[in-house]
Amino acid sequence: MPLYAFLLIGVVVGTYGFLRVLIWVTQDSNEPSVLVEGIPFISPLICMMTEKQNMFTRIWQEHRRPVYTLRLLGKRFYVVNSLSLYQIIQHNTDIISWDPIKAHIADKIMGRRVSTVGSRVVKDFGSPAEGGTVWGLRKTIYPLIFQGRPQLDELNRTAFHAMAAGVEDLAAKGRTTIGMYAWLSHQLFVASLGAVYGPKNPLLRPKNERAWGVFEQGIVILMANILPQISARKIIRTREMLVKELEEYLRDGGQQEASSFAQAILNHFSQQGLGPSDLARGELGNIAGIVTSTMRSVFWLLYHVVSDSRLLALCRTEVAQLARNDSKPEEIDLAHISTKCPVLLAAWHEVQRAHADPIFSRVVMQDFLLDGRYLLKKGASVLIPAGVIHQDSGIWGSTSLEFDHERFLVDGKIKQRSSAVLTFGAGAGMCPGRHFVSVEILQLVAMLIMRFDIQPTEGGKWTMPDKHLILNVAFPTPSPDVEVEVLPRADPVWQFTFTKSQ
Ligand code: HEM
Repeated sequence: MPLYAFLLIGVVVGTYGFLRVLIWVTQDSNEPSVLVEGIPFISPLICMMTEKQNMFTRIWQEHRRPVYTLRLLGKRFYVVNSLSLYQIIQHNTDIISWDPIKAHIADKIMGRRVSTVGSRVVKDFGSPAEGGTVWGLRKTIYPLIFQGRPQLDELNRTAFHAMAAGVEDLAAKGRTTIGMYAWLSHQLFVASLGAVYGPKNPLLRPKNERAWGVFEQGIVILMANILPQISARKIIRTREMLVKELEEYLRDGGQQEASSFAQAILNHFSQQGLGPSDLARGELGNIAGIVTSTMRSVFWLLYHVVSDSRLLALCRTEVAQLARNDSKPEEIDLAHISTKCPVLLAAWHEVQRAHADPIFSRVVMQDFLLDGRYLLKKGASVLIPAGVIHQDSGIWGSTSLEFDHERFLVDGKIKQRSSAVLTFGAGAGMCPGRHFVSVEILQLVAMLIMRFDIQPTEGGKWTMPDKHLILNVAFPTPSPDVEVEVLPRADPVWQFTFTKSQ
């Protein structure tokens, strides 16, 4: 072997050894043990970007560690795989905090052209401290859309009307073929944003819906913040166009026709001195929270219901029982969909367990001994990949990798919600939109299964598509889309309404 080859091998081995030693001397023995794969400091980043959420489930399957450290250049991540450790974290939100992450997301998604007041609000955004921005939202505004509140029905009713119109348009075509994900995601996009922001919401225009798709794909690039002026030029241009459209909507008073939930949020921020430009930037972040996971989640529920003839029959029977007991026996009242259809609801819970994979991200604000055992150092980040907990056979048994809606049923009734389903988070920061989105998705699936027979065009056989994962989105995108034939059912031709849930 020539000398230069020996030298090269020496340099490579020496560098590798040096990096391993560097990790060893800079890691406290009480911290969670370091997981080294490939090139120290470099490989974890490459794996995160390429494998996304799968990286964490793969490592869990190979190593089964409740918590470990990943070392990146200038950064350490503690990855928490255990439900009990996650629950301790949820009880110590002042120390292991979501705040800096939220502020970072708000800052990077909104862009820097916010006013001084806007910058202050962004900085304060994550802080749940009494009297702060988030405190006010959590105390008085988010509860507006909790179960039993009229504002929740208001949102769900508006969404219902938009989706029912979409279903009727589809039925009017007779036997037809659609891309299931493309059709569903458009319905949820229009219904959710129409319900929250009202009919004048500029994102309802087809041109802006397309622009949203470009912006949404780029959110993760904006968050990475590596030379954004080069890496995210098109995304930034698109964002500025959308901000302008939202600003116009606000200046023209479009929000006066928005839901009372959206009006309460906008008033809350206006009272803190934010003008239309800052508000428009803020709403871009909110819109991401409202639609990104929602648009994807409905696909997986419909897929499982229509691809399993037994489950489909059970769901149809219980949805038919929502039919009105009066002069309109063929009209189904969807206001009770989330309380009176246990099988469909169980399937939705199982979809959350089997498909949702949000990664919770936190920052350690001061040194902390997690569970009295693991030292978490100030400034480090904590990642909790919920997908690992969702697949943990220690929690879900030997069928943890299978789809089985019955795990959420007991004697035909829905079981109490499991604290190990983390699709919507947990504790004080748990998603306030979970009731809205659940009813929305159940309604759309109920309307579709009652109005149509749905079959795959591809050889008539259902094949689960691959999952395209996006780091900042809880549900994967099906890839490729599943093409289906939809055939309107007759006898009866079911109609739908949405009265009052309580
Ligand atoms: C399937 C759809 C959705 C999923 C999976 C989802 C998931 C989540 C999760 C996991 C969190 C907590 C994140 C963390 O702890 O790090 C969260 C927070 C939040 N979500 Fe959702 N969400 C969805 C839809 C919505 C909708 C439709 C709305 C509004 C109508 C909404 C509004 C919010 C808000 C405002 C927060 C912050 C709560 C706080 O800081 O107290 N989400 N969401």
